[in-house]
Amino acid sequence: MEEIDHLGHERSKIEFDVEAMKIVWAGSQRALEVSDRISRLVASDPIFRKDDRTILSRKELFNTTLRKSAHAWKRIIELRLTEEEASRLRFYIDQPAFMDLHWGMFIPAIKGQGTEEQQKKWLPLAYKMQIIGCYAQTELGHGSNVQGLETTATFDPKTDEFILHSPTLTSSKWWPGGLGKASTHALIYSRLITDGQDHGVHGFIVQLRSLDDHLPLPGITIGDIGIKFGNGAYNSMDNGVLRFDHVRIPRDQMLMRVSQVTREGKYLQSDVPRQLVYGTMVYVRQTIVSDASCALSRAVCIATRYSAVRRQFGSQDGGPETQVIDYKTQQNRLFPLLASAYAYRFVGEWLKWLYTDVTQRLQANDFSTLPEAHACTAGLKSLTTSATADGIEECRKLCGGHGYLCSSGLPELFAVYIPACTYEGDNIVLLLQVSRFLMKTVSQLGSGIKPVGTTAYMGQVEHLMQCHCDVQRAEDWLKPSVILAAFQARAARMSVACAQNLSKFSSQEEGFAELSADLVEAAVAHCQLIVVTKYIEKLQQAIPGKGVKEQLAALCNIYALSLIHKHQGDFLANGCITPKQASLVNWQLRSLYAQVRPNVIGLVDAFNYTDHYLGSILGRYDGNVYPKLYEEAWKDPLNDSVVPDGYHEFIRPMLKQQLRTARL
Ligand SMILES: CC/C=C\C/C=C\C/C=C\C/C=C\C/C=C\CCCC(=O)SCCNC(=O)CCNC(=O)[C@H](O)C(C)(C)COP(=O)(O)OP(=O)(O)OC[C@H]1O[C@@H](n2cnc3c(N)ncnc32)[C@H](O)[C@@H]1OP(=O)(O)O
Ligand SMILES: Cc1cc2nc3c(=O)[nH]c(=O)nc-3n(C[C@H](O)[C@H](O)[C@H](O)COP(=O)(O)OP(=O)(O)OC[C@H]3O[C@@H](n4cnc5c(N)ncnc54)[C@H](O)[C@@H]3O)c2cc1C
Repeated sequence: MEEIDHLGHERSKIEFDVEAMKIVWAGSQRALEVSDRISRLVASDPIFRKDDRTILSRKELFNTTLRKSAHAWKRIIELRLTEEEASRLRFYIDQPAFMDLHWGMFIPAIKGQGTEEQQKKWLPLAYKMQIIGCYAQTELGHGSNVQGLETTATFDPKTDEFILHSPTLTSSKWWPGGLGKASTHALIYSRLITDGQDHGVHGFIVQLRSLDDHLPLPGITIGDIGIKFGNGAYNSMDNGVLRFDHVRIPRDQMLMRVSQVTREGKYLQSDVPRQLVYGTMVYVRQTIVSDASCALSRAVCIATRYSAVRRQFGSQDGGPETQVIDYKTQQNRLFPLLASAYAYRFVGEWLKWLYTDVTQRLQANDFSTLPEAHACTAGLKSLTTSATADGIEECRKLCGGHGYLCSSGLPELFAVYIPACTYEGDNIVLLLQVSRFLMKTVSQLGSGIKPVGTTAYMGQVEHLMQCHCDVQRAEDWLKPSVILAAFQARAARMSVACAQNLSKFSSQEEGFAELSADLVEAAVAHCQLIVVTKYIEKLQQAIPGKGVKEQLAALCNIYALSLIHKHQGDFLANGCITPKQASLVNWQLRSLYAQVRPNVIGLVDAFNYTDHYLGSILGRYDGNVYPKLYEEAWKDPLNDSVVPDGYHEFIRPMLKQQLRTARL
């Protein structure tokens, strides 16, 4: 029987080349081919099914994680998948697992902080999965404050070993993914002590479990920290707890690229900046920005397709009711999220370039761009994950009641995504890092040090402090130069205001503490400027395909103008725009919504997500929502029996008792 495309009418209205847009979203024709092939491979393999995840017990869920990871590894070997293909495989399997930390943090940390010799020894074992590693930094007592970690690694010159020890309860390692049950090894961040002196936090490779029977090695206490938020969701991950009781490891298991301990126990610091110990976090924060565009686009795809299927009110003469996507309020909530998904995609691409560039420079001992890379990765990780977490929840609400069903895919997506606002750096703590960087930049203005990179706009601070926005008609808001000028003026004015207020305090530290809320807002303004700038730069490139660039330009304008609307307090209070210009933003936004409305199904189809990956009845490609929701309900284990278990024990006696009371 031929399948009916319930969204066919929508698809017939699309005014641009969806296939060409798929290439833009994927990054290249080749990336699209890889993504498409691997997503179908995963969707067609029953071992990778995920429709039962929310009803499995924790043990069953973890067992599926192990099965899926082992099967994925088998497929990687059998099909000789490249690193890129293997990473796509992990992405489409879509189940948080110890493998993420092994490939995503353990290996990068050894690459970034190990000497050549250490890399030669450990990387082949890790690449072949002969050892499984995790990244164990956070402790029960300290996560954000890395310098406050308490685990100690004391050098014993007699045996040429470090002694790893957990001196307090709060020094227990707590949270590392993969640590609880799967890892054989860990990168342990602990205080280095030589000759009674504390040299601060350093990384050590430590074997935790036997490679023969997986039992913890002597002196090691290890387990899972317990169930986390939401059904299924992040509970497939074995976040762990670990304590050391005087565990000895050879000296050459301290990662020694940044600093070394000699055979005699002498501590040597190389020319490499200490902050490189934090390098793995910079790498992962960069990947998290691209991940944000994936998570947000997934929620938006579900909410957009469903909003086109769902009808409510507005029927005239017995005709069909209004598609909820045609309500302006629905568009005003949904389309900026669609635009944000594209914006984060492009800023993620740029951040990847920035990270590659800084890595190449570091290899040549050029550390000049490290502060900017840290500020950009920290700030953009914070901005995009916060907006994505809020955006997923907004998409759930956009789907009305059915969005609350697990079969909509949205509750699980929300539950699995929200810790991104916390892990790899709490979002507020990271924004405070950005504001430190901004305050330093402002303090150097006029000193002859020219701001570069993402702070180059500060070089025109005098102009930005007094310029006026050049908008008279709503269409003027479509000019990239006008948008950029408004965002630059807002960011510069907020940073300068903070710097001026900071100077009123007797110490920088006191000022930072008192003004931290304002500093965070200034950091957000700077990060939003980066996203807008990188999107506008993307549009300056050649983008083939009928109508593709026009749609991307409309989304760019929606992204920027919806931010001006949302943060109009900032723009107005700082005198960057007038109240009249703020109201023209709304006029222009409404016109942009009308422009993209016929194309929104095409814009979400361009993500090229399979129904398996979306995991949502509401977001099905064919829009066949109601029969499938109805069918799905009957699969719930509660419907296995018509009369529920427990009827005779609880319901019946209650009913009978009421009967007796009523008769009395
Ligand atoms: C088949 C499978 C295939 C593939 C898998 C592939 C990929 C998967 C990818 C990834 C996996 C993704 C997700 C997994 C999910 C979860 C993982 C979660 C892991 C974690 O959470 S790990 C723990 C993370 N912890 C944190 O982020 C802690 C946050 N805190 C900090 O970073 C710091 O302590 C701090 C920055 C807040 C403060 O540090 P400090 O007190 O030492 O520093 P100061 O504020 O005094 O600053 C001093 C100086 O240093 C600069 N600085 C700080 N940090 C950095 C940095 N990272 N890089 C460079 N410079 C840095 C700072 O700016 C100051 O400079 P200044 O010039 O002196 O001002
Ligand atoms: C799902 C998940 C997976 C994780 N995986 C790993 C892992 O693999 N390896 C690992 O090592 N760790 C991991 N972590 C730990 C994670 O990195 C930390 O939880 C995170 O860095 C936040 O630190 P914290 O818990 O100490 O938060 P806290 O710092 O205690 O934050 C609590 C509150 O205090 C605020 N706050 C803290 N400091 C300041 C400040 N200076 N100014 C203003 N406000 C402040 C925060 O904004 C927050 O609101 C994981 C965590 C989660 C949730």
